[in-house]
Amino acid sequence: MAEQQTSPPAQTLRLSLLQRLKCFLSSIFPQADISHGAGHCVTLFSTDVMVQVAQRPQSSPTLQLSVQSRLQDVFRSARGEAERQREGRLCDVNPEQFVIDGRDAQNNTLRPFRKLETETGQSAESQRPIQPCDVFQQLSIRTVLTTGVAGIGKTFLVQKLLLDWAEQRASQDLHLIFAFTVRELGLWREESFRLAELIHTCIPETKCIKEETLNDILTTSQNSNRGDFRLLFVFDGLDQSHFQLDLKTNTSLDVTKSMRVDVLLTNLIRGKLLPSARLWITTRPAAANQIPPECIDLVTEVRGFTDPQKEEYFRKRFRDEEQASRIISHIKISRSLHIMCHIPVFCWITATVLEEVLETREGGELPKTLTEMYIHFLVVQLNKAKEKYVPEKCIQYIQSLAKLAFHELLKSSTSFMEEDLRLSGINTRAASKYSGLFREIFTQVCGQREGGDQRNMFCFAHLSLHEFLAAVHVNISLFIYNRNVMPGPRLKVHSLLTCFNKTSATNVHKMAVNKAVQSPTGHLDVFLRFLLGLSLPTNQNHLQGALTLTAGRSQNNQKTIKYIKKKIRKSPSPEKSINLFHCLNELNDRSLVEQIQQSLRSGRLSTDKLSPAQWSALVFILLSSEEDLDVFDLKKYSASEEALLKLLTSARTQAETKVYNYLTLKSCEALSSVLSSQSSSLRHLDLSNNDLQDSGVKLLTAGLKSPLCTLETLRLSGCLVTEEGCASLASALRSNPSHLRELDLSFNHPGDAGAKLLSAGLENPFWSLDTLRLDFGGEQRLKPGVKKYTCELELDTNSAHRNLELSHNNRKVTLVTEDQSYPDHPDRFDHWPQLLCRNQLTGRCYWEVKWRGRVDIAVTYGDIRRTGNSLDCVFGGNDHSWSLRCYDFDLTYSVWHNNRKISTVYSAAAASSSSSNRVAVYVDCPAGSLSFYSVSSNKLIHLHTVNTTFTDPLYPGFGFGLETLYFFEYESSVSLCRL
Ligand SMILES: Nc1ncnc2c1ncn2[C@@H]1O[C@H](COP(=O)(O)OP(=O)(O)OP(=O)(O)O)[C@@H](O)[C@H]1O
Repeated sequence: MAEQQTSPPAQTLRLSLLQRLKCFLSSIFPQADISHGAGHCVTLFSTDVMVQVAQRPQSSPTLQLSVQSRLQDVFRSARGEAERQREGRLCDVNPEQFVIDGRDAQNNTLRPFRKLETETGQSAESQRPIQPCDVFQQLSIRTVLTTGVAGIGKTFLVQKLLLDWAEQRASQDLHLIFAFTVRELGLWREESFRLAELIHTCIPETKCIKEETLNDILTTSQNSNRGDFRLLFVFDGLDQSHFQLDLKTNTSLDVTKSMRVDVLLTNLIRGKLLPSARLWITTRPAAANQIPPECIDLVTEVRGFTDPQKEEYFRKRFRDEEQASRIISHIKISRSLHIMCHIPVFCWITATVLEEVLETREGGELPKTLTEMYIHFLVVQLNKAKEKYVPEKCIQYIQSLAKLAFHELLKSSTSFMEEDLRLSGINTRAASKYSGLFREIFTQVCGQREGGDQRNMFCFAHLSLHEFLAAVHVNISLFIYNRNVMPGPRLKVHSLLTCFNKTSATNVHKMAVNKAVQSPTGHLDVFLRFLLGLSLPTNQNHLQGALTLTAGRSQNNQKTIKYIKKKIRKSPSPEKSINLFHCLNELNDRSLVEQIQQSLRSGRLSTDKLSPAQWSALVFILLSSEEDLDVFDLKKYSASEEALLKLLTSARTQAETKVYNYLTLKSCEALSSVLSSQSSSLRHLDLSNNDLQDSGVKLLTAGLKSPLCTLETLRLSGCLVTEEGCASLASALRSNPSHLRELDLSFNHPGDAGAKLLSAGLENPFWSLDTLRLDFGGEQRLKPGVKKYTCELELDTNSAHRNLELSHNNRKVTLVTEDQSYPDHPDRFDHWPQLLCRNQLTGRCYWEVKWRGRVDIAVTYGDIRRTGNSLDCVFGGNDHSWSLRCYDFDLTYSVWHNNRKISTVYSAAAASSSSSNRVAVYVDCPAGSLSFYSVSSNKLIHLHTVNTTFTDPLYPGFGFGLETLYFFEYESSVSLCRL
């Protein structure tokens, strides 16, 4: 066990406290040996406290063992040993959580990470994986908030830490851990407790420590800011709290004084009580905002299973290898199912369902969505029960449970008393005969206060089952009994109309959507997803079949979908929008992907403000939707590298993935790990136009050479690749030759040697490579950004209007009043002062010009009309040409095509340097994109991009006669820049 690093005063204080406690302990247990070496005082001290307090008459080693085993029981039972046994401890998969990037999971405000930064001497790395036992290693971290979606494994993680601590595998620097389930605290919500008493009541196994001793420890801890007692309080499932956490109240700071449970909780969170104790709070993301950011030092996120962990889960769950393989391959067939299994509770439900379904039926569609899977789960439980008990009674019980679930959920209550059960028509004694049916769905929690009666509390085996059954109740009431049980707002006169139509499914859905959106804790979010999922006809049929109900009305969800989209547009928070996206997915809405894109692009979901959890939620929805994403164009979703990275790390798609202009080495590393991930189904990757350089390519090739990488197309056009990059690509292909078929290295500088190396691969019968592009290569391609596409323009004197004077070795053209003595030529513009360049543009081209006055900087098809004064001749005046009109008088740039202004940009650059403005043009002919930039201090400022299809060869051109027919700005000029 590690010796603690503390300052000398802290050590002195600790020793004095130790002496005090030793005296105290000696007075109670005179026969116990409590001497120990100062160097290990903390660890020994913690054990001693437990040992000495726990056993009076026995010898030390036996006592120690007995206390440890007692503690182990505590922590095993905390999660419910029954459930563990049922699942088999073996299916536990070692979970991970991630430090997230300092943003409040709910509000996107910055979390105070300063403490962590100063202590480690470096900034807090976002996205860093962290083991539960390492979370509290930083002395300055008091409160950790762990978020994660429903069923992702937060409780499991808490239990893992507790068990590891109890079994002395980890976190031994924590002297005592008090783990509360917020739901169970609800048993005592109306009552007042002393903290020690609450600990004894909720964690009965701690009763081996006398209340006075506990009080002494708590008082010492309260009065010492040094943390000599390392206490950890865990509050698991804050989202299930019924407490009003009024975080502004300032009440008594006497830790031994009796207080209401919510006041205790509030003061612990605020640090008014036990400021040196550590706190670990877990919650679903929507309820994270119950705690103000200043009360939290670190936010972590549980992300669920990785692909190999999903497999590990099923292999551990089914000891029969053949059965496990069969189930895994079934899951892999359905993309959405496979993706959803990153949520452990879904693995659990899926395992239960598939175990049964695959035995009893042949082929057929497997459940894919969340709702489908839960319906199957219910059906499996019901079918099992119907074999043992009276079927009608089983159905009746399920319906009663569903009613109970709904009414309790509305009250935000996830646990209930016997009385609540009775009100829903469940007699616990009679129901106990049906224990087989209830065991998988329902559990009982008991609590007893010293001197009081035992209290029984009930809850569903998992909150998601509670939410599902609540939705089942609304659904049955609506479709079978034609009753709307959703409480609506108080009726106003204008709502009377709605009242007539109260039981329309759309109305019920709208009321549920409103209630869910309004809930500050998001307690109806998952319920809403189930409710909407249940309204699909296939799900309705399935449910009705299971509950042997007569068929209800079938219904069209279009109005509900429209309503949800409206809500998304008005949604106050990303979390709410994300849940509404989930809802659209449950409703199989085809426009889901577009909705997400729109919200991201419109800034309603601001890409730079989304937390990693929100990013993964979005990617999860995108990928698990049944929508086929042929091209997963990351640019459509985000505009920052960080956002991109978050998407990349989640990208698990068969679709072509395009990434433009943003990749850095960090992203290459992430991408490389995606390529070599076991489950990566990425087949086509387009990284063109990213300045990867050889170093980036090398990072990528680490993934490419992995035998797990099955990439078929890799586009690295214009990525600054030289011979060195080619060599590492060739070496990766030698290691993994059988997948990549197309490699695009155009616009790079492979040199002869690089080209030779890769071309040899084309001939190699063991390589699958059949297309290799090395065209447009050369040393000039090693310039960063678009400058690598620089082309030398040459003005075409034959096309120049007679009022255009060419100078500076034909690199400058100026509009002059005197006619120039140019010979007649059919290519010459005879009315408009314009001219073309000789260069026919191919591939990607870039140039820069300086201009002054009033000019058109254009590209045009070569067949633009040269004679007459019609718009057919004017750059931007027809559908053959596109023009950036620049005018330094009113400081604007505007883009014209087909005589329409398609964009206007006011340019500060134009304002600042009227004598020499600089503009850049970039054309990617095959991709159909034309971009204009203004250039200031060598930086490109994007003005506008046209996306189109170029049907004919393009030529650059310049013009000097703009909108007004008879007004020319003489002395306007354009000069070609040398780059
Ligand atoms: N690491 C794991 N290994 C095996 N099973 C797991 C693991 N994590 C979670 N599970 C399974 O998933 C179920 C749900 O996990 P848990 O209760 O921890 O989720 P949660 O995040 O606390 O959910 P909620 O927010 O809904 O309370 C567990 O009952 C267990 O069956």
